Parts: sequence; C-alpha cells; structure tokens
Amino acid sequence: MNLFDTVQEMGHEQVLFCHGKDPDIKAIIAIHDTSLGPAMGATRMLPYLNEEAALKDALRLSRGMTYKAACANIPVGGGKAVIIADPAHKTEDLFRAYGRFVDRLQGRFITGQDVNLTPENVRTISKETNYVVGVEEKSGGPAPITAQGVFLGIKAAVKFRLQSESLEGLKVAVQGLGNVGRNVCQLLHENGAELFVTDISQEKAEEVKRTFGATVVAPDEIYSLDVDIFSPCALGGILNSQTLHSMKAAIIAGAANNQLAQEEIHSQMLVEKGILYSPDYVINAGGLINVYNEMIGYNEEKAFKQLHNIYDTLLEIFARAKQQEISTNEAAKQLAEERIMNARKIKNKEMIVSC
Ligand SMILES: NC(=O)C1=CN([C@@H]2O[C@H](COP(=O)(O)OP(=O)(O)OC[C@H]3O[C@@H](n4cnc5c(N)ncnc54)[C@H](O)[C@@H]3O)[C@@H](O)[C@H]2O)C=CC1
Ligand SMILES: O=C(O)C(=O)Cc1c[nH]c2ccccc12
Repeated sequence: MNLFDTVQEMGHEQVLFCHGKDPDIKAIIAIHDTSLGPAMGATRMLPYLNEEAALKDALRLSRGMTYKAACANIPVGGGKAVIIADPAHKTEDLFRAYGRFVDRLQGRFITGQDVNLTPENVRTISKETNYVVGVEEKSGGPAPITAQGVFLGIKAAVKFRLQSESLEGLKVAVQGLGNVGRNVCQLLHENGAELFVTDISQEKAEEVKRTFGATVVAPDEIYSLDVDIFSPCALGGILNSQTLHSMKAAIIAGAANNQLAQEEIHSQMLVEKGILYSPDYVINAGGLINVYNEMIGYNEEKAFKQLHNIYDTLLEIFARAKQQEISTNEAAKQLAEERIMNARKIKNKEMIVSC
C-alpha cells in the first residue's frame, strides 16, 4: 500500500501509529475528518493477519464514522482505532498505555468499546484519559439502541422495496447473535417475522431458537437461504462476489460495519441483482447516537428522535439511488459529503464574520 496516496484518496486528516516497548503495544488511531466536530469512534482489538490489514480496517472504519455522523446529523467527525493484539493477551498496562496515547490527542479523538473490548477494559483506558464514552453506561450500553436502529432500517427497506408497512410473515436471516443480533431477533420476532439464524456459538444459536422459535442454520448456509431479508450482525466483508452470487434476499439490512468486501464492485453487484442494500454506516448509527447523547447529557426524547431519523434518511437514500440510477452506497456517500461541505461553508462564514 502506498500510504500517502491511500490517505489522500480516502481523505484522512491524520493517522497515528502508536508504539510502545513496555508494555509492548501496537495501535493505529485514524482520524478521518473533524469538520463537523471531534472525531468519534470506538476502539477494537484484533490479532490482524498483518499490519496492512489493521491499517485498512482503521482507515475504512474511520471514514465510515465520518459518513455515519453526517448521515445521522450528529455534529462530530469520524475516527477509529485498532489495537493489534490477541484479545487473549489483554493486560491493565496495555490499556493504560493506549489510554495515554488517546489522551495526548486532547479530545480530537473520543473513543469507547468496540469488537473484543469489554466495559471493564474501557474503564481501564479511562484511568488515563477523559476522552472515553460509554464508561458509565448511563443509557444501558449502545447495543440495544443499535438494534432498534437496525430494526427501523429494516422497516424502511421493506416499505421501499416490498411496499409494506408490516413485517408479519417475512422471512429474515440474521447472521451473528451477539449484543446487537439477539436484540434484532427479539424485535423481529415481536413483529411477526420468521427467523433463520446462525452464530459460531452453538449456545447462542440454541438460545435464540428456544426463545424466538428461530430455525438455526450452519454459518456458511446463511447467505443462500430463500428469505426476504438478510441481516448481517457479525462481521465485515460478508458481501463479496461469492456470497452475493447465491443471495436470494431482496433486502440486506444489518448492523455489521464494512459489509461490502470491495465497495465499488460489490455495491454495483447489488444493483445488478436488484437487492436493496441499507448502507451499513446509516443503519448502524444507533450506537453513535447513543454515546453522543450520553456525552452531551442524556436526553431520551432527543436520542429517540435522532434514532428515528434513520428511517427517513434511509428512505431518502433509497429514493436518491433510484432516481440517479446509482447504488445506495453511493447515494449515502453523496448525502454525507453534501452535509460535510455545507458544515464547512457555514464554519468558514462564521470565521469570516468573527474576524
Ligand atoms: N454494538 C454496537 O452498538 C454496534 C455494533 N456494530 C457492529 O455490529 C456487529 C455486531 O456487534 P455486536 O453485536 O456488538 O458484537 P458481538 O461481538 O456481541 O456479536 C457478534 C456475534 O457474531 C458472532 N460471529 C462471529 N463470527 C461469526 C460468523 N462467521 N458467523 C456467524 N456468527 C459469527 C459471534 O459469535 C457473536 O455472537 C459488529 O460488526 C459491530 O462492529 C456497529 C455499530 C454499533
Ligand atoms: O458505530 C461505531 O462503529 C462506533 O464506534 C460507535 C461507538 C460505540 N461506542 C463508542 C464510543 C465512542 C465513540 C464511538 C462509539
């Protein structure tokens, strides 16, 4: 990877490579854009295959956070951090060292809990820095809110693609039954949908089968089921040439970040197959909405209103994509970039006036 070319192409402001010897720490903090406010993005910990994979993840996820905030109308920018390590090797020192790196950014980057981090790990990070949210879990953690947002996104897609206000009798395949996926299953079940589920944890799958009457399938069978909706709530990169080839669902709407393996190729493939795709960073904004509101002083009414905007924003994106004959991913990107440009213009005007 040619680093500066990539960063220039994707539009990042700053990428930090954090390294320490004692404790041994390797982390990347990517700050994509702060035009709308400080960069927000949770931190994940993974034993990446190589450093390039870690960097790519941080770059793409942080850009996704910029678009996520802009589409959700939240005045923050986009960032994301990855700690390159096996979650089996967590230590207090490691998280404290990471916290000191975050602190040095003096609030340009605000972080919290993502893949493989626990609330306890985030509390450890917060011993070194105040620029962490979700420590108190005042609002009950972001996952249930994220799931509600995904549910609203599914309803918007059903309205647009199937011209229906109801989910009654629709077949939905849910991949991943973790904090978000299980809550999505509950909402779908309560609204009359028929569930097909998978998880690499047999225990989680069995529990969802017992509780919501779901049909359990093997992890590699979830992509090709004869269902109306596919809801990926586990990992990224699952929309690729292989999985899309056998996909029968009319709608893809789930919580996972970075769902498209290769953005341009696979968003185009979705258009060709007539599958309506709810862009990941629009439908999964519930987590960000939740932590942002927690940060500014939780107001349930305000958070609820922002969450419900996901429904209207998705309908706007679907209509824009149809009208301009572009992918929904491209339409969402356009919407986000317009909002960021407008915010920059207003900021510049304010600066001229105050001079
Ligand atoms: N928690 C939140 O508020 C938000 C989560 N997301 C994204 O949503 C996704 C799910 O998040 P959480 O539920 O919080 O994570 P989680 O870690 O609680 O759940 C993920 C689940 O997926 C399962 N899984 C992993 N690999 C799988 C595979 N190959 N096939 C089937 N199942 C597999 C795991 O066993 C686990 O049960 C992640 O991609 C995350 O980045 C996005 C925005 C906010
Ligand atoms: O939607 C994402 O990918 C997020 O990172 C959202 C999020 C969850 N917890 C946080 C803590 C601080 C900043 C963002 C988040």
